[in-house]
Amino acid sequence: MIDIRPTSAQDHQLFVETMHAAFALFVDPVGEDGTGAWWSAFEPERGLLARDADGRAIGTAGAYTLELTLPGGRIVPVSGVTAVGVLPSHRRRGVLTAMMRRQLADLRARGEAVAVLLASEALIYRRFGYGPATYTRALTVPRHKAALTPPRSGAAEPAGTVELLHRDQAVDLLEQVYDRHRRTRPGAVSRPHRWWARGAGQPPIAPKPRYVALHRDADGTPDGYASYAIEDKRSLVVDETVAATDAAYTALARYLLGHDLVQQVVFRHVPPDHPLPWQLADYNAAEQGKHTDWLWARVLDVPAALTARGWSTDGELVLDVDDPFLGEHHRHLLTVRGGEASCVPTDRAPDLSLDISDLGSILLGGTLPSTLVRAGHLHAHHPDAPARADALFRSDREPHCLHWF
Ligand SMILES: CC(=O)SCCNC(=O)CCNC(=O)[C@H](O)C(C)(C)COP(=O)(O)OP(=O)(O)OC[C@H]1O[C@@H](n2cnc3c(N)ncnc32)[C@H](O)[C@@H]1OP(=O)(O)O
Repeated sequence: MIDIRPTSAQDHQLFVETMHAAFALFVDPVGEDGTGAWWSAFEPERGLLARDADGRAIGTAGAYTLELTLPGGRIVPVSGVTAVGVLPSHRRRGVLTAMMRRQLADLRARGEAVAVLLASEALIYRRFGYGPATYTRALTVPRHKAALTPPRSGAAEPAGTVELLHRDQAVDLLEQVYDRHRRTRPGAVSRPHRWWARGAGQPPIAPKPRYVALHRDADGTPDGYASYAIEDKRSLVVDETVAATDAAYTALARYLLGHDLVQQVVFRHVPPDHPLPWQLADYNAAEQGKHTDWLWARVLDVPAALTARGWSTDGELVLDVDDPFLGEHHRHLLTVRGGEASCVPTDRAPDLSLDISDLGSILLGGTLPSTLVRAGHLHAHHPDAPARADALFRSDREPHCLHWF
């Protein structure tokens, strides 16, 4: 018999310890309030604790209150599911399934259209309706191949400056620049002030020693940063490069690639569509690290999710969406006119049949419907449906999420 109950602030310690035990980790020796620990932005009132028949805590699931940027720069509230774990002694007995059922009901009750998470393993969450929606990769550039080529368009490079700071001097500026960036990039999530104030997550939010290259535009306004440190005496490792404009990104890349006394520069978390490989004189100079899934999306309310995002092409599509975990089936007519969508129930013949997890994968534009048709996951009811769906769902910018949670 499994009992799932919501947590409150009093359960915080138990929640943190149970979750660490599920991951076979030990709780960091940090201050009493946890400031500076990766988990210190947990929202204790939003957790779930699973208990066995003896009342012993055996599983956890948490949620952060975040915002997600959709294609078209539309911003919606989402829950960032986190800290999911079941004690090794109690696995494969349905504890996670029971927590997911309860959590999805809670998230729907909040009126949110979408939930997101980062999956520790890609085999876990599809059964609960989540699909991979953004992807990321690392680029490693050996210093001896780091020359950048001048823009062939002949465009003058915008004036700007790069200032060197320590992470601790720059936290307020990092927060501002990140917030400006995440509002324009589909797939990006907010980093609420609580994260920066508590030093939660990974660097540069976590207070680890880091240098920060801060970019200012020609007017002196901060519009980009790169947080970095040298590892193994030979690699300059960049935690993240955040830039509101391509010009700021290019200036920061030039600064980092020009660093003396390192053999290579490792850019973590580069969006799949980033032009850096094209900016290097040698197109093959950047070694691509593992291309991996990052943000997973779970559509909780099909019409609300589809009408929330922006669209760049007019069109119509009838979607037959199956949601086996919640035992639901929806057929909706999606109509896009002038960038706005309506989505209403219909009994018209479907263009595409798909699982709710695949709707999560195509929602942000990071995966095209035709790819999932070719993979055998979406069923196209007539030959022109995949191309029409691609034209509609394609995003103005490739979705990308830098945030780890
Ligand atoms: C957002 C995040 O926090 S991601 C972090 C996820 N947590 C971890 O990776 C920590 C270590 N792992 C664990 O704590 C557990 O193994 C969990 C949470 C992944 C799974 O918990 P369980 O209680 O064992 O899951 P549950 O019994 O409900 O399994 C449901 C189904 O998922 C399958 N499943 C569960 N975990 C996995 C996995 N890691 N790989 C493949 N299949 C899995 C089960 O086999 C089961 O399948 P079935 O319905 O066909 O029998």
